[in-house]
Amino acid sequence: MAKPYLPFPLAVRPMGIAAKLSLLAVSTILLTAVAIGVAVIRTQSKLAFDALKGHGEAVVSMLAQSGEFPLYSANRPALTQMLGGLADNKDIAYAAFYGADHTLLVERRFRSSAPARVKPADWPARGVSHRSLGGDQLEFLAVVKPPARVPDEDDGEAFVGAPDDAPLGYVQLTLSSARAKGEALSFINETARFAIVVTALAIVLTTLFTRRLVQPLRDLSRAAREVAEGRLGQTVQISSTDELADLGRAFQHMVDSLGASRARLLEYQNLLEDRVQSRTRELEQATAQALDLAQRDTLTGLPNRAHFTAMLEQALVAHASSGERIAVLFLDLDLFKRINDTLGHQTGDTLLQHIAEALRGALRDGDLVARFGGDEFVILARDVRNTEQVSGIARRILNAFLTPVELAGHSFKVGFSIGISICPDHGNDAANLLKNADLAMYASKEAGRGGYRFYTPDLNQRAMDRLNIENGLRRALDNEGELILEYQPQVELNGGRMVSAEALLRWKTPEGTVISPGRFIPIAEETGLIVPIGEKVLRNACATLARWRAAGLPLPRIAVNIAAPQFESRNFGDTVARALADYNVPPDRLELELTESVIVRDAESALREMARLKELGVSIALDDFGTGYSSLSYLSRMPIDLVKIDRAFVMRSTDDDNARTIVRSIVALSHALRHKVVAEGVETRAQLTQLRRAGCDYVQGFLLARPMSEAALTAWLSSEVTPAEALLGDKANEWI
Ligand SMILES: Nc1nc2c(ncn2[C@@H]2O[C@H](COP(=O)(O)O[C@H]3[C@@H](O)[C@H](n4cnc5c(=O)[nH]c(N)nc54)O[C@@H]3COP(=O)(O)O)[C@@H](O)[C@H]2O)c(=O)[nH]1
Repeated sequence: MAKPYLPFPLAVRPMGIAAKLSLLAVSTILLTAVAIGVAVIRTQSKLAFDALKGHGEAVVSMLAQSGEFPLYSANRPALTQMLGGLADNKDIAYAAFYGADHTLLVERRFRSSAPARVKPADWPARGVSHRSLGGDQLEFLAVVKPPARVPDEDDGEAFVGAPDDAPLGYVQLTLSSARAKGEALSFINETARFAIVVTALAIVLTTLFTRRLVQPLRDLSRAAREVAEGRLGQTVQISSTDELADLGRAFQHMVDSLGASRARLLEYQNLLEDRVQSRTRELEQATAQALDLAQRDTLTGLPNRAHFTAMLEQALVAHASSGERIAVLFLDLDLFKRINDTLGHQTGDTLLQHIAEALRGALRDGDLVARFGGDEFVILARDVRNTEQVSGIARRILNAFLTPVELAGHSFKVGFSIGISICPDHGNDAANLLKNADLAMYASKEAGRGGYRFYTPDLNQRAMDRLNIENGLRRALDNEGELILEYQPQVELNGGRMVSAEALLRWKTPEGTVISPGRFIPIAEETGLIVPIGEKVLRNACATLARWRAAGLPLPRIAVNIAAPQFESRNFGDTVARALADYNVPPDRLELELTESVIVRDAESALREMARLKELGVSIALDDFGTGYSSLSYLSRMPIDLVKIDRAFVMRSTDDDNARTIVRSIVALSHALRHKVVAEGVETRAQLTQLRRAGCDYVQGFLLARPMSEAALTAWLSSEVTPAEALLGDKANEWI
């Protein structure tokens, strides 16, 4: 990230360009002024000195020349007069004439200062010499030579011959430089004053100029600071026409570009932010949806197992501190599998949605219902006081489904088996409470559907028993003599002739316990063990039939129950064909009893499989007819030979008009479709009468014969008149 622009604090602010330029200019001006001043002073001093020197030399030369005759003639008054003539000269401080032997002849003092003593060596041999005496005085010494012509006393001019070089005398002249210095000083002063004025003016002008020069830079600097602080709406006005104006324009262009870039950047940023926000929203929604999906059952919208378990665990944590009791109700829909199988999954799904809605409506605020999958629903009831209250909840749920549900043209009586566990009585953790409620539900189902039951510790034993049955069945499969068949005759209603024997499986454990198929067949179906067990039954039944055939016993057919998982198992047709072939049983002697659920679960493939079985030549009976929900259109398409009326209708046919009507309708419908009809579970003569009136073809039931061993049936078949013939033969017709 860029550092914010921070101008120098005032205290440490360095010198600005204007100050620097001003300082430079002022220094230059001052230096120049000083240099010029020094030069002027030196020049002026020199000029003054030179002038004084020239003046002194001129005066001393003039004295030397003028003094030739007076010295020659030793005319002191003349010399004195000559010196007196110097009085007007302000620079002369002292003047004197000396004789050739350096003796002072005449002197004149013009100032108070004492003249300097001249040593003989100081005198020049010829001409003029000068020297500075210190202070303000300059001394000139000149030799006075003898004149080349001297005046004649008569005509005033006489020649005395060529003068020799011996001096006539000497002149000493002392000049004071005070006046010259004063004048020079006064000149310097004036010059200095002028220079100061000019310098000051120069400084002022320079400063003003510098300021004016630097102003655009200041403007630029201020604008740059504003830009650095993010204010890009700057307009830089540079009034000059030089490079700074170019710089200003370039800067303005840069600021404009920067502004445009920033505007674009802001636009992108806003766009990006919008996108990020919308993506974030989408992500949040997707996450919430995913979370919701992860917690919900998609079909009903109810919480799923994971969510329910989490909520139960939360409630259990709360229970630990509050002590409130919590109930778990495990609901299993009675006969849902049959509805699903016979009417298809779509109808089953619609029913489950309907149930979910109804369950929601039946619950108290704060209670929770979840679907664990299939037809299992679980309820969490918080803050329950006692078992009576929980019973009330269970009853309310059962009552909510008293009215049949109308679906796909069918009316369903929905019933639940409910198992209940309560915290802390039946467990303190979610896993145990759910397991115990499940066990209670199974117990409730076993006790008769449509009720509820609380968990009791003995249910664990039951669960163990179920497990034992499963393990025992696995063992029994390999153990000869444990799984055995009994046979129950099916006879003609008219005459009692035996037409078939239904093979019914019995399990006798090595300990001698006989376990009913009603108990172990459902467990075998749930665990898939029914497939190998069913094959064993099929093969044993074929073996028995083969033996009876070999014995020449008059048995047209043998009937074998086929469970849904068996019918749907791979290569079921091959299994049947192999059994027939292995025991040399003609196919038309084998009857397979299939329930409606087997046939209508996946109607088309079931019809194909049935067609394949029919091709083998076996007979097919539709077992428990009337209890499922198979459609009549399928009934007409099914390649069946026989319809078995369920025991429940037969039982009620004597005292229930509806049941009687159903029985008659089934018989009429089956005959119309050219199917024979067998009624199962016939226990009374009255039922026989009703079945005869309905036109039923065959009957099966305890009244005629109970399921019996192979040996017993062999004996039964061998008898001259079977009990059934005795009951239904011509002689018996009178009482029927
Ligand atoms: N898949 C297979 N299912 C089988 C096999 N063996 C039997 N089962 C099925 O088990 C259920 C119970 O059978 P079971 O206890 O043998 O009962 C059968 C008869 O004993 C009973 N029955 C016959 N007549 C009467 C009667 O007059 N009253 C009365 N209360 N019960 C009677 O009915 C059962 C036969 O029913 P169904 O099969 O519908 O004809 C039962 O569902 C058997 O199907 C097997 O090997 N495989």
